[in-house]
Amino acid sequence: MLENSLGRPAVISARGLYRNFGSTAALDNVNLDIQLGQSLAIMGPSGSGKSTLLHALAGIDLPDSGQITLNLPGSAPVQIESLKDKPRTKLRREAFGFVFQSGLLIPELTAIENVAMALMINAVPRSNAMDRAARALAQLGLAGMEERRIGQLSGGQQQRVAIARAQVTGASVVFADEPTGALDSATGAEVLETLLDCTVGAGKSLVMVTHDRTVAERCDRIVHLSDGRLLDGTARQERQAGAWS
Ligand SMILES: Nc1ncnc2c1ncn2[C@@H]1O[C@H](COP(=O)(O)OP(=O)(O)OP(=O)(O)O)[C@@H](O)[C@H]1O
Repeated sequence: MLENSLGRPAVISARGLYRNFGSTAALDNVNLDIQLGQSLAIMGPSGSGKSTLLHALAGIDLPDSGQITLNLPGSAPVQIESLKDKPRTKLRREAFGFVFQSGLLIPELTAIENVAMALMINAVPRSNAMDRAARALAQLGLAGMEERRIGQLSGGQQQRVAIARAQVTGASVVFADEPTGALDSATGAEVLETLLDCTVGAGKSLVMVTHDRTVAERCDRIVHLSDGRLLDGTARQERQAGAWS
């Protein structure tokens, strides 16, 4: 297993992932290490397997074969692919946060209830969950909007609620699928900075699918998928030194 410069194993290590849908190879021998405290962008054309990879890494959908090891600091390594549905769901709720383009917030609930829900499904009592949710919203500039329903918030504000929900549990890894895809470029840039602050800025990891090169280039590392195969990624330091072509 690859280790980072501090000698720690990767927080998520994927080896030999394959996933077929009929005759389509959505993942074709994918190997990938994600370091704690780093951001990774997954790019590639439509249908190249980006969402399939994100879902496999996050334990949402299992690969047909291959191993995904989760190495949280202070915990024994966990083989995500060998977990049954229930412990896999529990692991996802406790260790991971999710920010998708849209659709994951519950429109019938208020902003604060949406965030608190992430804690309550982990058995945190309601009053404690609401306090923590209020603090998370305030940190993201949403103080005063706690009681608004999702439809009463702008697209950027909705994504901030989604970010608050993803990080309020203390998740070590946040997975984001086109988190700025539905936003105008100025709002998208603000949301992206917030997402990076809340994850990498707090020593957590961010794994993000994006079509947008400008968004990807804010990440520490970019990998490209093509027909389910992972092509070499380029680290930000190398790009800044002019190695990116
Ligand atoms: N549940 C499914 N059933 C059948 N085929 C699927 C399923 N999920 C994905 N695929 C196929 O697997 C391939 C990879 O899909 P995936 O959604 O991972 O691509 P993507 O790179 O995320 O695409 P996009 O950028 O358009 O969202 C595609 O050919 C897709 O049609």
